[in-house]
Amino acid sequence: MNIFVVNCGSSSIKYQLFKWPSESPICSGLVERIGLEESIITHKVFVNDQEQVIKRVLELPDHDAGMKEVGMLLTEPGIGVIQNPEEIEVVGHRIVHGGESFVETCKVTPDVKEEIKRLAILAPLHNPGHYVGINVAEHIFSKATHVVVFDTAFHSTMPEKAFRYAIPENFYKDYGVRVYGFHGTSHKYVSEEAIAHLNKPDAKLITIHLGNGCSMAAVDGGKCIDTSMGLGPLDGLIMGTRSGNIDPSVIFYLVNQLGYDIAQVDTLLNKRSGMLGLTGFSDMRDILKAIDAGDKNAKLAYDMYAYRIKKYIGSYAAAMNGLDAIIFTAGVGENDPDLREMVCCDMEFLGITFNAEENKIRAKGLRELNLPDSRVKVLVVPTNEELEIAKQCFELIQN
Ligand SMILES: Nc1ncnc2c1ncn2[C@@H]1O[C@H](COP(=O)(O)OP(=O)(O)O)[C@@H](O)[C@H]1O
Ligand SMILES: CC(=O)OP(=O)(O)O
Ligand SMILES: [Mg+2]
Repeated sequence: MNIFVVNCGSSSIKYQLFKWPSESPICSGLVERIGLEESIITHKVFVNDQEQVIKRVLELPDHDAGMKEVGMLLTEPGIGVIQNPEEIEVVGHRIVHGGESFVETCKVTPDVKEEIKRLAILAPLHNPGHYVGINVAEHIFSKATHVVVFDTAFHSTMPEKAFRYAIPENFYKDYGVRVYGFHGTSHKYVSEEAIAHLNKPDAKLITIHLGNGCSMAAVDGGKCIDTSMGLGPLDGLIMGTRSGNIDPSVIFYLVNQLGYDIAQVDTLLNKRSGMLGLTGFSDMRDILKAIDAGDKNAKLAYDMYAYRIKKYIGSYAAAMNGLDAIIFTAGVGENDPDLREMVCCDMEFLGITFNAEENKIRAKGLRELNLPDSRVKVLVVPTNEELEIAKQCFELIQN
């Protein structure tokens, strides 16, 4: 069975094609800068542990054009991995916000699509792209079963004391205002990998997903009990362009004293804050270069980014009454040793003794970065949201 997984972001499309049940990846790719002057497609084809990389710069005004290009790459003579789009039996879509109505992986229906579209008010950087992506993919892969997998699903086990806000109950009961949490597919995948590695099903884990969006989860015995993002993917950690947690008084001040309207506040906190707002760069690689060049703002921002993570580690260890491992994952978590060191240093009181030497070595796959006598393990676990989505699609189709 061919399972095609799609993750449509605001200006990008990530995709991966798997052969199932062998779980082998056939090709993957990234379409970037959709709607900008020069869009870039990086397409990788995997054959016997080798990868062939095809990179193209072209004009892609929207997701429609981007997805059509991907469809053509899959079948292009010479590099194509299938003869025609009808060979794709299942398409799995990553959906950031499923609200209260959709927590479980399910097949796409008109109602599901409408709810995803409506929830764009809560996930403005993500859900609009998902909605367009599903429609375009349904057109191209018209014979396939389309399935949606929600970022929010893994967090649905949180107890009410963790997911409620301290505002009058009717906002929750009537309008669904509560903590949902995101990146659930990643937190689920890496926590399961860690549990298998530790051989400890009841492990108390803290998973730290640091990509463009960043979030943490407290996972006790395989179940999420708390997470750092909230009603939308804006709360919690400092991110590429998002502020993370901020006193709501700041919003009143912006509106009442500085004359901002709510749309401007939204843009400020979602698109112009976080590392971008502090340094001028949203990409951690640019920030590291700026620090090397002596940029004090970049150094401060980096300190703030790490400090926020440390605070959540403390609070989640307290919430679980213990800690067996912390897990770094996603672009920054997997690739930035300096950041990991800043987070893990001076944490001996909590049982973390960090192996700074091992941390500096570049390596692939799951690894341990703690010293042998450390009570708490420090793990890097590469995430694979696409594989997890494909797995869930297969399970749904089987049943
Ligand atoms: N070698 C590296 N060192 C530091 N940061 C890195 C490195 N490689 C990637 N990153 C960072 O990872 C982030 C993107 O992570 P990723 O998980 O791909 O995000 P997303 O899936 O949200 O687009 C970017 O901030 C990027 O700078
Ligand atoms: C939910 C979220 O922030 O996702 P991403 O990291 O892909 O932007
Ligand atoms: Mg990601």
